Amino acid sequence: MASRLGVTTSSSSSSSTMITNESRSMSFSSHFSGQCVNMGARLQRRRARCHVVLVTSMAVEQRPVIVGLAADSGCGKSTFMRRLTSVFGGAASPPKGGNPDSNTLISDTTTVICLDDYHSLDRTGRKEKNVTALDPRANNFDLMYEQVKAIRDGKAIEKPIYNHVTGLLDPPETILPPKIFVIEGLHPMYDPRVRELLDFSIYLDISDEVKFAWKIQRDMAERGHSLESIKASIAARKPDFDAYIDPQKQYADIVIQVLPTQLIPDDNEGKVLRVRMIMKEGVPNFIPVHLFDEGSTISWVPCGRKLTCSYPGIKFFYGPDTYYDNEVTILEMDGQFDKLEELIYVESHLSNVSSKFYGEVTQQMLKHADFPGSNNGTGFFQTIVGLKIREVYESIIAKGGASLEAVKA
Ligand SMILES: Nc1ncnc2c1ncn2[C@@H]1O[C@H](COP(=O)(O)OP(=O)(O)OP(=O)(O)O)[C@@H](O)[C@H]1O
Ligand SMILES: O=C(CO)[C@H](O)[C@H](O)COP(=O)(O)O
Repeated sequence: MASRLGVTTSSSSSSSTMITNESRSMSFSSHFSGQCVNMGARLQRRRARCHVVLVTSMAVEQRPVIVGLAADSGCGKSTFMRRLTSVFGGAASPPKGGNPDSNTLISDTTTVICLDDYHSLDRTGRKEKNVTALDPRANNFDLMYEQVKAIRDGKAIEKPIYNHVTGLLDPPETILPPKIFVIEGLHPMYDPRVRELLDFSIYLDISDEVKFAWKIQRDMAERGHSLESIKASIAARKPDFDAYIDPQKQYADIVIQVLPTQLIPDDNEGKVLRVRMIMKEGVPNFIPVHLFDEGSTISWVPCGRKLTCSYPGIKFFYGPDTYYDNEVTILEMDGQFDKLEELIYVESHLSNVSSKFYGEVTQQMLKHADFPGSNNGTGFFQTIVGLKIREVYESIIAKGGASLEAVKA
């Protein structure tokens, strides 16, 4: 079957959905030679489909740049992704005309896939085997690796869909290689083979107290869950979270850590947050942000004439540290902004935020003032990380490191 972009999908995937990026870094000619990947998992036997589409005769200029975003469920991945795609100018939307329950988000530059789509056990299967979705046994890492590699090599894939509405595995959707391919979910850095494919990686590290507050807010207010069921679900996931998800933060190039404030003694409301951006040193194409003076250790209370702060105020910290034996730079913000437009005052004291013009971080924050976390360090640092990803992408392209010729060599 031939698509409008001239990419042909394998014959057995008749129910798959073609997904396109409006502007892509590669142009494809009209020929196809099909290739089935050995999925080697129960899912493959059950569904008996080919899951990689080989695109031949490509006039390829560059391979996609691959970004991994890891976090537990309900920890702000979607919000972060919306901030990231906005940095590139376009809105992200689910595949047009595809499965309405697809987890994929496509914009001009980025395609974001959710790694829940690589669950090998559906909801019933997990219940029968008494495993959580965080357990590697409930996920198909062979397929994840083969498909992320295929995208990195400039090939389209037939990716499964995990349907969160029904709890079932739906027929696959076709994903074409974009400029930037983001894999977000529970395990982007779990499998060493997948980890090796990442050009840049981020871990959202939300402390238990804050995670609990966010989950209550969302699952009670928006999804009608009871307090008891939320507590039970967090407790049931905790051992697997500690075993399989949390350790991935040691591999991340940036960790955004979200903790309760230290500005209010014994705070138990969880509304004011202390957010730390932990940036690894020596990562290719990435220079950490610094405050005032690179390499110094600085504690800064910016409240006063140029920044309005109500109780409990705002405090920044900046300095070098070690994290899992790696040298890192930490930028920390505790507290929240009263007037978002005054953020320009803080931005003007930061260097290496990877903005293209003066005030770009503040502009992005104002644009999405209604997103969760826009008045504190979560939104502020997520926005900066979005600009960093753009810079990583642009510098890989500028150096020619993403040409498919370089990949082959
Ligand atoms: N920075 C933030 N500040 C306050 N609340 C937040 C923040 N980020 C997320 N939340 C809360 O957490 C909820 C989940 O956020 P989001 O949908 O972005 O997470 P997710 O990781 O994509 O979740 P899931 O994987 O379950 O879809 C939001 O509805 C909001 O209530
Ligand atoms: O940890 C999760 C990541 O989003 C989900 O709980 C997992 O994907 C299972 O989804 P569901 O609860 O809808 O069956």
